Amino acid sequence: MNNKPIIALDFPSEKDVVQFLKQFHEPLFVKIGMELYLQEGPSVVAKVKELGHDVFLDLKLHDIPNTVKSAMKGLARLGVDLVNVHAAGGINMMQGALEGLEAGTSPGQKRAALIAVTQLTSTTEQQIWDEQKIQVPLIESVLHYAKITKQAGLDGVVCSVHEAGLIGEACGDAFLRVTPGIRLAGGESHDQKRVATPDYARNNGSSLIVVGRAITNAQDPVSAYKTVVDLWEEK
Ligand SMILES: O=c1ccn([C@@H]2O[C@H](COP(=O)(O)O)[C@@H](O)[C@H]2O)c(=O)[nH]1
Repeated sequence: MNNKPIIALDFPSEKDVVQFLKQFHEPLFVKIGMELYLQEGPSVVAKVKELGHDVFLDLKLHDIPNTVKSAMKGLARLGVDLVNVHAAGGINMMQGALEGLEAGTSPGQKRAALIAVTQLTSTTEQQIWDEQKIQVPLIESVLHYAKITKQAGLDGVVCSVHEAGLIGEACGDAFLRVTPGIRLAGGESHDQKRVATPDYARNNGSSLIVVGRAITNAQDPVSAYKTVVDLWEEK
């Protein structure tokens, strides 16, 4: 797994993905999420891997432990680099996910890194109070989810840039902080609430950044990607 910015391939079909990826002439780190996977299924993962790219399969599993364990066993066979669950599923569910992933990984194959979503980057503090009835500051909820994720033995979390530094201090630098909600300065936030720029992410504890629409909706996606890489690498 490399540490390039992860491009979110939020497209409706494999055809759109292949057309998008044709513009790039280097191996990338890309994310396949629900929109694409639920339309195209596992074959789109194989296609993107065949084109030479690292893959984060972002399906955010959240179910009873036994179901998540079995699902992860199946996903392990796809040979992706990074997968995830929701930390709200609990410690037993996360341990089940890890067991499934280990059981489904062939001998000699590297196990995918497993991370858990804390609070979605589209969520605000007001929302966790009103809708989830979590009566603590959002940072505390995110930190708590990070700590139980570590306790379950997972490799890291999905969080916003604004919590990444504190999670690094609490859970150690090797514990991954994968941060979506990345925008270029002055860019439209869309439905995201806890956003930051790539250079802010670099300086504030992110291990990996996820960038979708700031690249995929750009007039020149290759040039937008290059800008993100330059800011992320602090050139
Ligand atoms: O908390 C989360 C977890 C996952 N995502 C995913 O990342 C991308 C972000 O796309 P943008 O276009 O850059 O907003 C998207 O695929 C989400 O499903 C997230 O945003 N926040």
